[in-house]
Amino acid sequence: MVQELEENYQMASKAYQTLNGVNQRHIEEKTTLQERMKSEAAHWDKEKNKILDLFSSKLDLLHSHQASTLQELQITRLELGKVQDMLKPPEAEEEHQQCPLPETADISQQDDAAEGSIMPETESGAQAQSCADGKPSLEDAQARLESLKENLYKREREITQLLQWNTDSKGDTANQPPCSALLNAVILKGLDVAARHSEYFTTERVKVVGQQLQQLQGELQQVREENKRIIENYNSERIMRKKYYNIVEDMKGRIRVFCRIRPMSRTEMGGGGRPAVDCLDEYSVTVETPRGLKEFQFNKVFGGASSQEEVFQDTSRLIQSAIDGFNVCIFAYGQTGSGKTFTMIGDKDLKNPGIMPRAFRKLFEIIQENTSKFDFKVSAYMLELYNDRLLDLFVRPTEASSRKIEIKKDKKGLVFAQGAEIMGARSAEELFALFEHGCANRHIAATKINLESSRSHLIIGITIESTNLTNGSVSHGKLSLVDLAGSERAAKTGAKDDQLKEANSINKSLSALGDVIFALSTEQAHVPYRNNKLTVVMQDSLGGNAKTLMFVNISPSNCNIEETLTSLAYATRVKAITNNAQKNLESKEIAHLKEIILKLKSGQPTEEDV
Ligand SMILES: Nc1ncnc2c1ncn2[C@@H]1O[C@H](COP(=O)(O)OP(=O)(O)OP(=O)(O)O)[C@@H](O)[C@H]1O
Repeated sequence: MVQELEENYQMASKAYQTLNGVNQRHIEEKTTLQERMKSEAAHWDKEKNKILDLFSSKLDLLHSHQASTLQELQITRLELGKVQDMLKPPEAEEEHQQCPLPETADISQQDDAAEGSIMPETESGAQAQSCADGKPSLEDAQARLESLKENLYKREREITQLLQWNTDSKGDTANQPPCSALLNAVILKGLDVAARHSEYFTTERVKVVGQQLQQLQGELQQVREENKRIIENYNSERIMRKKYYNIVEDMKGRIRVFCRIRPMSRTEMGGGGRPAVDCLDEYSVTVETPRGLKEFQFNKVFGGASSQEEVFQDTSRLIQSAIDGFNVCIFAYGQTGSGKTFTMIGDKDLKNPGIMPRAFRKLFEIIQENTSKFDFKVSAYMLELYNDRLLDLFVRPTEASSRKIEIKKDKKGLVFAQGAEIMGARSAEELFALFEHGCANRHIAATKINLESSRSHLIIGITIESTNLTNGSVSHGKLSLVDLAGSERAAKTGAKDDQLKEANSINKSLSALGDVIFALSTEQAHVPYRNNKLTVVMQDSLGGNAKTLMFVNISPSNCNIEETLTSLAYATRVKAITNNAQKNLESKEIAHLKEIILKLKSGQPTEEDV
C-alpha cells in the first residue's frame, strides 16, 4: 500500500515536472508572440499613419478642386449673364432707356429701331410703338415688369439647378446635365432671335456667340467630369481608410460593433413618423437631431434593406474562430422593438432566420468539412435572465425555478454555468431542436411597442471540443449568443404591475452593463462586473478573452431619436473596449497528463497502471 502510494507520488511528481517544463515552453512562446504582436502593431500603426497622410493630402486636393470648380461656376454664371444680355433683343433696352439704340448697330438699323420696324409682331412691338408715340401705358409697363421678373426668377432657378447638379456627385451621367440643357436652350433661343432680327444679328455675330457658347459647354463638361472623378476618388478612399482602420482595430483586439437599422414599422408610419436615420456608407450612420445631423462610425452599418444573409456573411468567420478554440460572443443591444430578436433569431415563422439558426448550420458545415482531421464534440446550455434570476431553458419552467444556477470562471477566465443542463448535439438539426425547445420556455409579452417583446435576456453557450487526429492536441472553443432584452421607458411601453417589475429588472441589468462598458472604455482600475448577473455572465466577452461582436439595433423613426442616440452612444463606448482573445489549445501531452491527474485524484487506475 505504502509502496503503491510512493509510486503514485513519484508519478505525480514526474507529471508535475513535465507540466512545469511545458509551462515554461509556453511562457517563452507567449513572450515571442507578444513581441511579434508588438512589432506587427507598430507596423500597422505606421501603415495607418501613411494612409491617413495620403487621405489628408487627397482631401486637400479635393478641397482645392472644389474651390476652383466653384470659381469656374461663378465665371460661367457671369458669362451666361453676358450671353443673355448679348442675345436680348433690342426692344428690351429700349424699354429701359426710353428707346436708346444698340451701340454697335449701324445708323440705318438705329433709324429702323427707333421706328420699331425691326420689332416683330410681339407685345414688345406694341410697347415700342407706344414708346415711339411717347405715351407708354401703365398697364403695359407693369405687364412687362412682371414678365421680366418672371424671366429673372426662371434664370435664377436654372442657375441654382446648375450649381446643384455640379455639387451633387450622384448626377446621372446618362442624362444631360441642366447646364448643357440651359446652354442648348440659350443657343436655340439665340438662333431664333437672330433669325427674327436678321438685320441686327449678322451671321458673323451669331457665329461668334455660337462658338463662345460651345466653348463654354465644353468647359462645363470637363469641370463636370473632373468633379465626378474627384468625388469617386474621395468616396473610395474614405471606404478604404475605414477598412484599414477596422483591420488595425481588430489587431488591437477591439470589440467589433455592427449597427443595424430596421425598416420603418407600420406603427411608426401610421403615427406620422418619418425616417430620421440614414446610412451614409457601409461604415457610417447619420441621425437627424433637433441640434443638427449627428454622425456615428461603426465596423459595419446595415440599412433597412439589408438581408439576414448579408448580415450573417460578415459574422460567419467568428463561427470558424469558435471551432478553432476561441471564446466568441455575439450579442445584440438596442431599444425595445428595434430588431434585436429579428437579427439574432429571425422572424416569427423563421422565414427569415437570423444569426443563431444560421450559426448552428454553419458550425456543423465546418465540422463536416473537417471530420477527417478532427474529432468534434458539441454541447450547449441555454439560459434566460428573468427578473434577476438565471433560469435553465432546457428544463421545464416549474423545475427551472427550483434549480440554482451559478456563473463560475475556470482557470482561463472562461465563464460557465454551474448547475445548468448541458446537452450534446451531433447535427445542426439536433442543436436547432434543442434551441426550439428552450425558446418555448422563454418569457415573452406584448408591449405597446412590440407585440412579441422579449422580457428576459437570452444566453446560449455552445462549446466545441476538437481533437486533432494527427497530433492529439485538443482545443475548446465557446460560442455565446446573447439576445438582450430591450431598454425601454415604462411610459412609452405602457408597462404595469408584473411588466413594470420586468422592465425595472431589465433596465437595472442594462444600466449595470453600461457601467461595465464605461469602466472598460475609460480603462478604470475597477470594473463592476459583480453588480448584476448579466455582467457576471458577460464578463469574459467584455474586456475578457473573447472575440466579441456587438449588434446595436436601432429604429429609423424620428419618434425614437432619443433612444437611438442613447444606443449609438452606448455602442460607441463598446467600440473602444479591448479584449485579449486567446486560443484555448492544449497539446496532446498536457491533455493526457491532465486526464491522468484527474484519475489519480479520484483514485481511478490509469493506463500506466494496467
Ligand atoms: N431588419 C428588419 N426587417 C424587417 N422587419 C424587422 C427588422 N427588424 C425588426 N423587424 C420587425 O420589427 C419588430 C420588432 O423586432 P424585434 O422583436 O426583433 O425587436 P426587439 O429589439 O427584439 O424587441 P424587444 O426588445 O421588445 O424584444 C418585429 O415584428 C420584427 O419582425
